[in-house]
Amino acid sequence: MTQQSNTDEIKKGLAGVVVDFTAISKVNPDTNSLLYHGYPVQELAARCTMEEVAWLIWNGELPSHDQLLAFERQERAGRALDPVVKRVIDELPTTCHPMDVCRTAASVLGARDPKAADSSREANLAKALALFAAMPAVVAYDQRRRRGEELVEPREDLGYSANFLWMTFGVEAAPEVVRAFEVSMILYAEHSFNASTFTARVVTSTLADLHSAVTAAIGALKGPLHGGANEAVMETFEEIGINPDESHEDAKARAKAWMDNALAAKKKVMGFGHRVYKHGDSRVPTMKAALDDLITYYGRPEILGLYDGLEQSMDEAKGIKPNLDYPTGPAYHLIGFDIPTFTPLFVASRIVGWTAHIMEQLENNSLIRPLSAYNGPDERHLD
Ligand SMILES: CC(=O)SCCNC(=O)CCNC(=O)[C@H](O)C(C)(C)COP(=O)(O)OP(=O)(O)OC[C@H]1O[C@@H](n2cnc3c(N)ncnc32)[C@H](O)[C@@H]1OP(=O)(O)O
Ligand SMILES: O=C([O-])CC(=O)C(=O)O
Repeated sequence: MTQQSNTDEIKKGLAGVVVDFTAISKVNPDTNSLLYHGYPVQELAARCTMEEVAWLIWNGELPSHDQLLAFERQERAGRALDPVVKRVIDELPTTCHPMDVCRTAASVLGARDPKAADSSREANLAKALALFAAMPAVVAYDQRRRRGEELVEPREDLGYSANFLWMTFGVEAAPEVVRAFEVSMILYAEHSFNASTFTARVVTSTLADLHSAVTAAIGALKGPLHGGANEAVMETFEEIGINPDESHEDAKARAKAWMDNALAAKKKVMGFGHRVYKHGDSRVPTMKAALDDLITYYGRPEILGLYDGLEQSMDEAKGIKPNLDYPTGPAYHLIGFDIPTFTPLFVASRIVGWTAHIMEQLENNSLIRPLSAYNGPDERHLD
């Protein structure tokens, strides 16, 4: 075996490597902040709708009143489940993961889009908006069919988040629930060069089309080290055991004992840690406040007990803080989503960030093609 290259040059996982500029978001682990085009995400989550934030991420500025109205009209007109996508979903086994359904739906939508191969900014913006409008129906219908329920048609009188919940559950959600869900959508929308966004940029750098890049990004988001962690968090809560009659303190004590055992067994506990933030994820306090509101609304203090117990034990033992997937897991559970639907919810939101990065990559493209250090056999020949 040879080690021909200077292995000091290898940056495993590209950790610490700055790959390119982006004007879309700034993740600053030192100040524990996240800005979308300069605006702190906490302010956006408190004061804006998901539609306004999507517009901001794509266009670099918040929309004017008229721009927002026109955008909302377009988004509302694109919400119905495409009949071909529905037929394809109906053919998929319910044993497949809902992320497989999202990935397939994005691919089918690309194959059916007459402008799929047009990579002008104008066409890509239209495709981004169409995907953003279409994905909630895919996610909602997939959860419903798995429960043996019929498709619920979208409502044009509801905002993005309220309609998403309407299509999933077939009832109008309370304003408290809509708001907490909307906060999660805003926080998930964009996060610089994370693994799935980078995947989308790599695919785009070959000049492949937007739907190919989004389909690949969905694949990257599925893994439990990235988006799949929000499902794993709730699986942990279920493994510990959820008992709605339990007190906060009892649930917390059981969660602490579980975490101590898990760490003693050197387990990696999903929902904790981050490649960039080492002192806590900038989005967690905002999402934790939304989770607190849901806990109050549903009267479920034991969920907070489990949350606090795991967080406290992890902090005491290793000083590792929760990431955004930690509070979203129990929040989505309380709202009524099935665990395998959690990462598809992340997809529905992150489509905004992925497509913004696809357009930015194309504005100043260079094929992404790093080098590798060869450590296979020396040159040899057939006898
Ligand atoms: C929205 C998002 O995608 S946020 C990320 C969601 N992913 C998760 O929650 C998965 C769980 N977390 C992890 O696997 C990691 O923290 C990652 C992959 C997110 C970041 O990892 P990296 O920056 O590569 O750090 P790495 O995995 O090398 O961990 C550094 C140390 O902290 C430990 N550590 C990190 N995260 C965790 C965790 N969740 N549980 C237990 N230990 C952990 C590692 O075991 C390692 O310890 P060691 O130095 O004694 O070996
Ligand atoms: O930035 C990352 O590596 C992962 C993350 O938090 C995200 O994509 O939201």
